[in-house]
Amino acid sequence: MTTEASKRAIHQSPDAELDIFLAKSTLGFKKWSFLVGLLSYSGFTALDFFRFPSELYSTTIPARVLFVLIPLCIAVYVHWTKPISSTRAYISLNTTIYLATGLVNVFVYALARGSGVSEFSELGFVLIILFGCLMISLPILHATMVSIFLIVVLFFVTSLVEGFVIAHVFQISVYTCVATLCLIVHASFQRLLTDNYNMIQQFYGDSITDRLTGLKNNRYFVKQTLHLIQQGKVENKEVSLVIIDIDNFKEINDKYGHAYGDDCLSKLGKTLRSVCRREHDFPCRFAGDEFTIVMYDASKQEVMKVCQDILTDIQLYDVEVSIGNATSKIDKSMPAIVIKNKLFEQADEALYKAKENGRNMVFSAADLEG
Ligand SMILES: Nc1nc2c(ncn2[C@@H]2O[C@H](COP(=O)(O)OP(=O)(O)OP(=O)(O)O)[C@@H](O)[C@H]2O)c(=O)[nH]1
Repeated sequence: MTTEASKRAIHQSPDAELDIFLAKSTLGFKKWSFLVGLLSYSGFTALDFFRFPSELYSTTIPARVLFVLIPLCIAVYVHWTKPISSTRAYISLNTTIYLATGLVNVFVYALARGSGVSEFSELGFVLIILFGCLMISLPILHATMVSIFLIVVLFFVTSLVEGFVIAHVFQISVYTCVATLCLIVHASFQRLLTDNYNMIQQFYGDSITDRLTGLKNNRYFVKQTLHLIQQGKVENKEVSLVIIDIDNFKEINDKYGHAYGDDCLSKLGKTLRSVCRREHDFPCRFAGDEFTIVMYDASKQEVMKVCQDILTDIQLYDVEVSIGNATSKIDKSMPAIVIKNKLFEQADEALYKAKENGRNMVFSAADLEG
């Protein structure tokens, strides 16, 4: 994995899981609509054998296969076997299919009418517009632009082949009405999905955030630490854990009151946020007056610098803390959860030593071993 890609992977997860969840929740609809589209268009293509003479279907069938059936096969394959990758790739594929299907239909129409074949069903174009406009994986703007483009092209081609008659204006108006109705349904559906997405995001954000300090909570800490350890195993990088605990916090609460205690916790949260300057270091409020910082691929000096900065900065608020830290040994055979528990145990032991030795200081698990 490249550095950029790994940075993105670290940064995205676990929040990226939400996007995947939402993509998955509409996947069933997309999978089946493309499969039904493929099967019905295959039948539609086969009909050319019966309604067109051979010199015509020898052109229309290859055009339908090349520009519609093959892209539809790709869409079915992608949606059934490799559902979650790049949203942009999906949009390009789906837009291409809608555009190609519409243009091939206009081409076949022009060919049939130009050759004097009158048996051309207008329903085909209506169905294509319906399908394209209702394709919920297509952004509304793409769906609208392609619909307008196809209707305009059809209007010009029809007028070119048959001359301009008022019946064409009526025909185009019908297509426009169908497209407008479908686009309204499409827009409402997308609005609903977006509202749901925002609501889920808000609930998810609340569930991983500590309300008092605004830092991430214990739940996020566990999830993200496991993710970083897993990433570290792949990239041979170490993960460090810093545990910070306010000294004699019970006394502070008892002496100055709970509100004052809350204020100390908020200030510590602020301090931790300000000392985490590297992109992937993240502070959490673990529980009560205990906080953590997880650092990815940090040197011993970088970890110690963060610890020292906390000791210095927090004194500005008349609060003292004790700190323990530890760094994971890279062991690819060990499950991430075991590494995480061990890391926590070691950092906690170092914290205990700091408390035992008089508080307001930092201890490293590595120093205890030595
Ligand atoms: N104000 C306030 N106090 C809290 C909160 N959560 C936990 N506490 C208090 O934090 C205190 C934690 O104290 P302890 O961890 O037992 O010990 P300590 O007094 O900090 O002593 P050492 O850790 O040994 O230095 C308890 O009195 C809890 O009631 C909170 O959200 N707000």
